[in-house]
Amino acid sequence: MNIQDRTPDSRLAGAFGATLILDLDTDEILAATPQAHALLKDPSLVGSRFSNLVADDVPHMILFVDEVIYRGEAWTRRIILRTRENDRINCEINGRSDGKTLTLQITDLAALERRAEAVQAASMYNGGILEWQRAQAFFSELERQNQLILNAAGEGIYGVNADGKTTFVNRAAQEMLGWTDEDLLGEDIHTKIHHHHLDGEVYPSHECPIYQSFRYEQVNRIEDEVFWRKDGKPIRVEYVSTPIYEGQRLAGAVVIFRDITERWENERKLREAMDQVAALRDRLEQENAYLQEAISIERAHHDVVGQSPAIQQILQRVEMVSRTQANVLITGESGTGKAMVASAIHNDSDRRRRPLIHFKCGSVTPDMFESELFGHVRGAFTGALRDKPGKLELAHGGTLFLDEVADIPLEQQGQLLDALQNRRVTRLGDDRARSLELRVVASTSRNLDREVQAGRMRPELVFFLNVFPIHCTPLRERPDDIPLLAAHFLNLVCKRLSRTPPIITEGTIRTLQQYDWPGNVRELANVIERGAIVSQGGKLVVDIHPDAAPATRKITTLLSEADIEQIRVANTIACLQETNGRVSGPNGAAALLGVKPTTLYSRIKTLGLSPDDWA
Ligand SMILES: Nc1ncnc2c1ncn2[C@@H]1O[C@H](COP(=O)(O)OP(=O)(O)OP(=O)(O)O)[C@@H](O)[C@H]1O
Repeated sequence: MNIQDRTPDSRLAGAFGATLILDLDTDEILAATPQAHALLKDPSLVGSRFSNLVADDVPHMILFVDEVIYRGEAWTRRIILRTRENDRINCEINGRSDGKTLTLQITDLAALERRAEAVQAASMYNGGILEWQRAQAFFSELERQNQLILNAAGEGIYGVNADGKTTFVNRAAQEMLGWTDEDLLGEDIHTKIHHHHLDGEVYPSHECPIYQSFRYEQVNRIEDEVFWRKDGKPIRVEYVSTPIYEGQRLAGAVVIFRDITERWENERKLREAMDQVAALRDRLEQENAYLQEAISIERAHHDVVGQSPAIQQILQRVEMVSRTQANVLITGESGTGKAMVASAIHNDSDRRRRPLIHFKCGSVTPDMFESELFGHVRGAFTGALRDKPGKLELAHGGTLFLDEVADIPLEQQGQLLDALQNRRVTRLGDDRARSLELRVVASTSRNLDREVQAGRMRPELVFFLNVFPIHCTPLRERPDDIPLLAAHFLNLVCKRLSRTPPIITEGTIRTLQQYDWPGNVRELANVIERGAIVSQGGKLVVDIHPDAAPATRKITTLLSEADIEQIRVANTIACLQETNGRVSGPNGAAALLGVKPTTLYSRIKTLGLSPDDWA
């Protein structure tokens, strides 16, 4: 039923909420709004008495009505109404009266409270949204700032998720790599920038430290690797790859890298320069040590002593050849002065300010030969603890004296010739050839033609070396030089021993001249030195046995080279038998023969002798 139908007058027209109009006199409900029906759960309120709706405190109801009549308007919360279903309603009643009727507007306090709660909830909700919006703004600002920071960073920074897919790439990374974020985001970055090592070897992703960062949850710092640019060029990088977590969950890794190509290049140049400095220092040290040794050995024999035509001829030839660049081959028996002639050639040449490197070819075991001659780099073989230049390199700019050149093993003769002809040398274990500029002076006490025929010497090497031959005549063929040489050596030794030189009598000179001198000038020097040490009084006493010397005997039968060689073999064997096979030392065979141990070793080898021969 429509309320308007039952409205007796227009006073309900503006009413809203639960409103009742009562007859003041009869207490009858004249009109009721639908909200009043609903509140009181009674569709037939009109016509009933209002006091029936009052649950308790009717007296207060009467007082309230009186107040309304008196004041025209009043309100109360003390009246509890009752629905038709007997539910109690706490309410606020607002009353107005025109003298005849009473208009009551009833507010359900429980509903009011619910609305208040709803209002509060709504306001809290609205407040929450605002808060959330503020937080969102804050975080997006934070993210924007992070992006700004990431992009402002000088280092390349990128992230990968646990599948190895790129999650972000900062600007520096894009600039260094040439790859844009469009190329990389969501892509497997390893296959784009980290797929190969610099040497071209494939770089499997499972070996990649960045992948290992999130597989094994470890921070990896790599100091030298390459990343590949989009244009296919490598850049050298150092990077740190750090696992990242989302809460407790491993989310991937972030990589911070730096392009070290320029730094690496500078370091490489520095290393190279340092290597060169170290090599030069090595070389200077060695040259210096060598020169010190050479000076102490050779100082006493700086000048060639002798007036014999043989010596004059040697000096002429030295003068002729020294200023040229020609290679020289000096021949002659042991102790005849070959090394001294080599020294004279060098000292007379334009190379005298550079070293004369004396390489005794028979003094090195065959396995060390290459290393001695050509040098080696560290680690070239067991025991090669540091880089070492060979004799060829040391002689660069100077003279290389190959003493007893026929002692060079055949294989190394080829390598040596190769290096000398091409003017380049490569150290053992090295891949860099170094240029050579040197002059070669070689010596031999053997007949090189025979060595070539016997297959022990490469003919090409002999041709290369024998540009200008100089022969040193044995001392027995120039006895005229003996007095001068004897005086020369006596002065030297006495100076060394701080003694007044004893007199050399004519008899002693004759004795010396009658001797054969198989050890040549070296043997003479030794005899004089021994004499100077043992001589008491003012006369030099020499200890040789001219009778036993072949030269003192008149040669009645001419001997062929083969006969002489046979005698030499027999003599060497006899000598070794005498010393029980001992070569070196004061009582060794070399001392007995008046030759250097190295000379005797090489002679034993040349003559093909073995311990069985003197056992
Ligand atoms: N004419 C000379 N004047 C001064 N000293 C000499 C002369 N000849 C040789 N000597 C000296 O004799 C010694 C032996 O000489 P040198 O070492 O040059 O001979 P070598 O022929 O090279 O010997 P080997 O073949 O055994 O090496 C050296 O001390 C050297 O200085």
